[in-house]
Amino acid sequence: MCGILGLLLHDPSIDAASEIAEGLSLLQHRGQDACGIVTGGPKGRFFQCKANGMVRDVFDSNAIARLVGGMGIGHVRYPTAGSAHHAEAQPFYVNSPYGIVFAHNGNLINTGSLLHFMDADAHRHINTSSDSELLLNIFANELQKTGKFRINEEDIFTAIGGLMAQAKGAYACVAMLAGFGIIAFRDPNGIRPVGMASRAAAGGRDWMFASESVVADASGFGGWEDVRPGEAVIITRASVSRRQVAPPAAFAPDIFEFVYFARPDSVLDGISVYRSRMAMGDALAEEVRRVLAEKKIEVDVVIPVPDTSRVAALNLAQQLKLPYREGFIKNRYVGRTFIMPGQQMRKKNVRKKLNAMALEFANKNVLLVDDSIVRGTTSKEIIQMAKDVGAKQVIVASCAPPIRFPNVYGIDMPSRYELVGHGRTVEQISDAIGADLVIFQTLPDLISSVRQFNPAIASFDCSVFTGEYVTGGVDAAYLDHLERLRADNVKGKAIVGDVAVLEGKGGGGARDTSGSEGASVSGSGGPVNGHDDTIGLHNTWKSS
Ligand SMILES: O=P(O)(O)OC[C@H]1O[C@H](OP(=O)(O)OP(=O)(O)O)[C@H](O)[C@@H]1O
Ligand SMILES: NC(=O)CC[C@H](N)C(=O)O
Ligand SMILES: [Mg+2]
Repeated sequence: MCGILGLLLHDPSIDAASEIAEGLSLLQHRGQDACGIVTGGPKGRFFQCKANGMVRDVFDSNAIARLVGGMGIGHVRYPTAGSAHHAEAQPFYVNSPYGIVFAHNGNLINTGSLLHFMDADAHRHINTSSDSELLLNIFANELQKTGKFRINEEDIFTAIGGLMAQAKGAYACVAMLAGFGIIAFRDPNGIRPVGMASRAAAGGRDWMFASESVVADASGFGGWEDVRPGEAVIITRASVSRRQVAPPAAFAPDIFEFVYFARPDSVLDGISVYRSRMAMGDALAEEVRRVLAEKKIEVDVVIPVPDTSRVAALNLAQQLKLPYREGFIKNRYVGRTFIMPGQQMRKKNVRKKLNAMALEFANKNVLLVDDSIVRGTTSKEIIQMAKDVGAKQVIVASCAPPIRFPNVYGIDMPSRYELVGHGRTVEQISDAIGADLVIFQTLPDLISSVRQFNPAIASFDCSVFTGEYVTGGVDAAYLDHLERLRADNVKGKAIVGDVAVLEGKGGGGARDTSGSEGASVSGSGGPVNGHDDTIGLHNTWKSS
């Protein structure tokens, strides 16, 4: 669930990089593995810095000072395709046609046929196993078709329409064309979020695209509007143009953005994430009341599992007229565990991140509230921690229903066998995580908790609960492939250049899949983290 950002300042002499870095730090919760910024400066030149790591580590003042130009795009990455290799950090760049820089949130589901097309028909080289690099090349190929010396907005809309006719899956994207402007577009089902906002500047307006509205709020941008599903928006210093470029399709934003991913202070598709989480707590309280009465269990205290469940847990406690206590204290320097790569790291970090205070647990029946139980990593650890400090009974309530199916749209849960809810009844899930009882929100209650704030949205992507995938094209064979490619036990073994063929047969031509690290670097300075991974940009590598 990466974060994307685009910024165009009206005055090209003001550098955009520091604001982009600040904005990316507000999107850090969407991706902790890698981050990058590319700015567009004088003479249409691009300046780039990207590396594995958190925003605050990659973008020190030296790195920012070398990112020249009044427009740019940025990305924070949580890998859901390819590997976590630094060569797949975004934004990506292609020099032809026109010079394009590109950042993507989401995941494609037809990479196999797209790779084959790239190879056999478009003759474009894809240098990593990232689906985002592939998507950029689809875009470049569509722009190339104009054959023009200079393109205009019409050409760009046509190209994005062409891309949407080919790319299947989830994609919220921002792009920048050299010397031209910034662009955003969103897949026809609007699965991943992206919106736009502006603010007054001397002689005109500054414009921003971002995954979440919190970035606009914090940077003094107003008038937040979502990019509509199947829509493309082009912003230059002279104009803002919007166009529906794909035929209408079912709007289905991912409900998991509201459950877990987005910040509570963001508003996505007209819905306050905060309000939706409060409503989840209210609705879950009713289910908890019913089940506790049926089982004749009395609860002494409600304890949230920090951070995301706090909002819902407070409402739940209020509804049930039970005390709400912060029994787990979070180490604020440890990031989100769910989006960390690898089960070992996730497991270790739950203990590093949360500490149970005995005085809130000893001799009590505690009701732990979490937003979701996915692999069960968090709940298994914290239930044990609660018991270790003397809890009598540990009941867990989840704001989301059991997660039983893989996500294929930009959340890294590719294997059903890693999901504690897959193939298990509620009682079996409870046993697996060591709880005395688990209570799940029902799916209709989850949907209405979110939808009540924007009834115009007819449906949400709920595939992780239902196994129904709104884009089509996801069948048992696809899920088997995905599992073989990306399950925890195989991930990380992929080499750069090892293309993620999920269908059909990619490869051939001149492609070298032997693990070449590819790409020579032009530009100044040495590599970040000791690696070179870009072509032809003014790299603003940190000197070490
Ligand atoms: O069942 P699991 O596989 O453990 O996944 C679910 C847990 O992971 C997330 O927390 P995380 O620590 O990532 O982020 P948070 O601090 O925002 O709650 C989520 O909020 C749940 O607590
Ligand atoms: N979580 C995401 O949006 C990831 C984007 C892209 N699929 C990648 O792996 O880089
Ligand atoms: Mg959590």
